[in-house]
Amino acid sequence: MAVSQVDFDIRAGQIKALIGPNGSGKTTTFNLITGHYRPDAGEILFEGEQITVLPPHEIARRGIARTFQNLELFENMTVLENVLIGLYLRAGVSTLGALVRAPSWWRKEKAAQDKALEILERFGLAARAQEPVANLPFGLQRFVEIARALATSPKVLLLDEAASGLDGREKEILCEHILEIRRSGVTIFMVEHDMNMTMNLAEEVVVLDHGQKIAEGTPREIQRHPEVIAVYLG
Ligand SMILES: Nc1ncnc2c1ncn2[C@@H]1O[C@H](COP(=O)(O)OP(=O)(O)OP(=O)(O)O)[C@@H](O)[C@H]1O
Repeated sequence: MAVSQVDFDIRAGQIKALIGPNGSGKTTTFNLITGHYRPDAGEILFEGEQITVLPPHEIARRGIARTFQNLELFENMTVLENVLIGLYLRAGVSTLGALVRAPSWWRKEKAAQDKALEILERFGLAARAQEPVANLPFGLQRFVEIARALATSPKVLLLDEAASGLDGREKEILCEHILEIRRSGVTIFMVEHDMNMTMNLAEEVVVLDHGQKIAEGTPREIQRHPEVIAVYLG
């Protein structure tokens, strides 16, 4: 079993981290929350409601967005189009309206483009909106992925190792963005191997090992936890 008997809460408005050695089940936990995997047992509640068996797009619609450990951008699309994909989740455009290019479609498309550019601007990426996303350096592609997730207007943002592959300066920028996103009212749940970042940003940390939760607490408590030190931090 990749994950077993794992139980924790994420409070609205907090930044919470999920850490643990390679293969301990962090990404699997994300995949369970976002509906990419279905658990054999147990339940996942969001705002008091069962989301355990909902498909990924339904979970996204309810307000849980994510980024992926290995970028999952649409490489043959532009930066703008990638972010528009996130916006279409809530745009309310009918397939027929889009096919016939109805006036209502043009209005909504223009509004979506403006909104996408506004989100890209927050990441300093508006000037590159029309470039194929694959042209951007890796660090900027990560920010496009976060922008796409934010375009769905999430209540919760799941970040799977958002700092991996970033240099020191890019990590600083990422931290500023994470704090800004939280200030805007979005709850953050992040898998992160960078311990400086985790301990600086997170208010609470859950630690997995071999698919089991071995500790949960404040960064200070986690850093002093003997089992966590033995299997991971040490
Ligand atoms: N689709 C799958 N089929 C079989 N085993 C899997 C699958 N996905 C993950 N696993 C296994 O489940 C365990 C947990 O994997 P997971 O990717 O969740 O770990 P992780 O903590 O995210 O690791 P990392 O830090 O390396 O990303 C690992 O032993 C992994 O090999």
